[in-house]
Amino acid sequence: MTDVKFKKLALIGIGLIGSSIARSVKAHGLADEIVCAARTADTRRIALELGIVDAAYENPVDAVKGADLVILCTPIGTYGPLAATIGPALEAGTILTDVGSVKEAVVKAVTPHLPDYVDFIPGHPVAGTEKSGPAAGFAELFIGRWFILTPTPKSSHEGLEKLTAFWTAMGSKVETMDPAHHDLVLAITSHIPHLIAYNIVGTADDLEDVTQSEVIKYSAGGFRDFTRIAASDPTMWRDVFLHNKDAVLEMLGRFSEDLTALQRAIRREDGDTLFEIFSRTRAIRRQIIDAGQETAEPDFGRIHSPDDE
Ligand SMILES: NC(=O)C1=CN([C@@H]2O[C@H](COP(=O)(O)OP(=O)(O)OC[C@H]3O[C@@H](n4cnc5c(N)ncnc54)[C@H](O)[C@@H]3O)[C@@H](O)[C@H]2O)C=CC1
Ligand SMILES: O=C(O)C(=O)Cc1ccc(O)cc1
Repeated sequence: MTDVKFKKLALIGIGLIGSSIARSVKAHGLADEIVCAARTADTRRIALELGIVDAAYENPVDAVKGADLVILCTPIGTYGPLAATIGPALEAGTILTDVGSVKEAVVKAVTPHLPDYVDFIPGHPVAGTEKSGPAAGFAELFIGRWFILTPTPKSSHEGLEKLTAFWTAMGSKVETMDPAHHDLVLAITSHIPHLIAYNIVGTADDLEDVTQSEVIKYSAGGFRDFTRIAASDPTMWRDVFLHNKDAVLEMLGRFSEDLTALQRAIRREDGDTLFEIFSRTRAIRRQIIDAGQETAEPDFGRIHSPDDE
């Protein structure tokens, strides 16, 4: 069996995902030492007080010294500059990976800054919540969730095996995928749903004849689920859309065509078409539940965190 234990794990960024990794790695004993880099003294203090890291540095170069596993856990737009900063400080054989929600742009931004002896293996945990920051993380976040690895032609086979064992030990189901394919799939399953949520909540907020209080009062239905998604971190999601532009625009084109078909069916009072479309989508929900990916509650595919109301 592949040895899954690392000597020193350096997490660059210790927000929701970085802190969840720290907690899970600690719980499963997957690293002898866990350190992080965080820009603000406040974040470093919280991470240390939570007891999820052994040391916290302002400068990422200090954090990666002697690390055999480095994980980028900041918004995607920071990955290129961060790789340029830490690249020369990484040691031979170190595995560098990330958790970014987009993969092709990450490969393009990071690869040019790395020495040949660094083993870069990009990845994405398909697990999260709308919350941010080190206090929002929890050790169980990755259990039963997919982790997608998108190795580059230079990624080593041993590194891939070790990272697979690492994420499997944290409870994830690991899949390997081409970065462009990843970005297309995630555009429709994750990025566009977030865009729709941002849009619908924004539209409701703009309505002149629906007061703020009515929006809140009647938000017990589907709208409430959209408000959760639309509360997701603006910096993170700005970067997702800027870095997965082509795939999102491609999927958005298809989405708009289908929306127009629904609009037409409503205008023409074409109940058969509406019924046929809604029956097809209901069957998809059934398939997801049967595949064990979701509970039957109408919760918009959410992933619960312990501090939810
Ligand atoms: N939030 C989610 O549900 C998921 C997020 N991801 C990915 O994980 C990454 C991190 O997201 P979260 O942990 O949710 O965000 P977060 O906002 O909770 O944490 C990000 C951390 O990075 C820090 N940061 C920002 N710019 C920095 C810089 N230049 N240098 C050092 N630190 C910097 C922030 O201060 C913050 O502490 C993103 O790339 C995102 O695409 C992946 C799966 C799920
Ligand atoms: O909060 C939710 O429902 C999510 O969808 C979380 C999420 C956000 C971004 C990702 O790349 C993966 C998962």
